[in-house]
Amino acid sequence: MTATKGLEGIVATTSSISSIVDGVLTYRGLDIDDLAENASFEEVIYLLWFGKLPNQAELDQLRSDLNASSSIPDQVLEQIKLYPSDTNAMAALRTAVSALALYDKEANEMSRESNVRKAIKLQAQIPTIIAAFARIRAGKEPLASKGYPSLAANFLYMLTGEEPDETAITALDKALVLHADHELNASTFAARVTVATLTDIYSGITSAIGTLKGPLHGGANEAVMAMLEDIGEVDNVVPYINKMLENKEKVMGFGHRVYKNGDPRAKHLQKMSQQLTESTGLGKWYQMSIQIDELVTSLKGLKPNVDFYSASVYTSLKIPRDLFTPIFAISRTSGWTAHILEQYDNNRLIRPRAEYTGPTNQKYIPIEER
Ligand SMILES: CC(=O)SCCNC(=O)CCNC(=O)[C@H](O)C(C)(C)COP(=O)(O)OP(=O)(O)OC[C@H]1O[C@@H](n2cnc3c(N)ncnc32)[C@H](O)[C@@H]1OP(=O)(O)O
Ligand SMILES: O=C([O-])CC(=O)C(=O)O
Repeated sequence: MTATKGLEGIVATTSSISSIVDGVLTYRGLDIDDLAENASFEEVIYLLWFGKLPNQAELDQLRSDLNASSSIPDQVLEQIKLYPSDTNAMAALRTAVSALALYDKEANEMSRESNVRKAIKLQAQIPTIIAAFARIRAGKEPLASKGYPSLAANFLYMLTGEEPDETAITALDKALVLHADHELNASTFAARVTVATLTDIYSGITSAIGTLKGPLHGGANEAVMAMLEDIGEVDNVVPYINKMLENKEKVMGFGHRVYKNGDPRAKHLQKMSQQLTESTGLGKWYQMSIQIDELVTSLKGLKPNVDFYSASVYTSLKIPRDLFTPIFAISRTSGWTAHILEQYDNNRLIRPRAEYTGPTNQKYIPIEER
């Protein structure tokens, strides 16, 4: 038995949800470029869950179901009020999502219909939790959804209390489309491993959120913005990045386990970053990002991933830095739940082996002789 570090190149399941072949990402066979230009996030949710694009009636029904499911139990809201004021936003989300299960009478029911209902609830409630957490820690009252047709619009309203403008809604919606699913990434794998024991969907999503939080995965978008803020000015980019590379530090938002010639989503986020930063007077972040991109690509041959330009996109939308990864979670919930449903449909316990590298032939030594 020989282990492959990080399971690189190991095919661990079959799946008909998304695929990455020769650098092309598709959801259910539709190219991400096509979806980014044309689809709403709700159409993508439907596509991931049910395997086809919705017709108008199906889309309207999903939008209405999401709106009807967006409120969270009072008990969960009260718990969020008790979180320490410096709670990490992903830790808050992980905890609140776990708590949702306590107040859902069908949390442990395993029929497909019940799991689809819970997928809708989770997709609708996660934005509400994030917005409520952000408002509560700022000393403001949490807000209920306004019932806009778009989840992006409802989230922006619940976060700010203001009617969101079309540019912000369109940008967030596209970011949600781009982040929705990505084959067997770490958090999706964690979700599948969890539910393959036939535990409940809330446990699967709680595992996934805890996994997305790390800086090598979803947490990288916040780390990118922290780096841009630390660099501060365009003139500081070259010495700062050179020093990082000399010190063998990882430049956040670059590199990918699967894409070696570039992430197909990055160009969409780059374009959005250019437009949004310019129109909001934050062009500096884009100019710095472009320089970092050119430098890291030329010096290391590493290309930006989905997290790199999303940092300046969310900053232009006036979203606080520590909500970037929770927003990624809003989007990836659609993929996680699709994978969980697929896992339940064709389940087998996921239990690989480990190559043992520890000592052998040891004998027990009584404690007084150690
Ligand atoms: C949504 C997402 O999860 S996308 C990924 C988000 N994460 C990041 O942006 C964090 C920065 N990137 C990374 O840490 C990595 O590229 C990962 C985690 C994405 C992929 O990791 P792996 O496939 O395991 O690649 P690994 O870390 O082994 O890197 C291979 C080589 O490239 C280097 N490398 C990879 N990424 C970077 C980076 N961002 N900056 C500098 N060097 C890097 C590694 O140091 C390593 O060099 P070595 O062979 O000299 O030791
Ligand atoms: O696929 C991965 O390894 C990381 C990920 O989630 C993504 O790129 O969206």
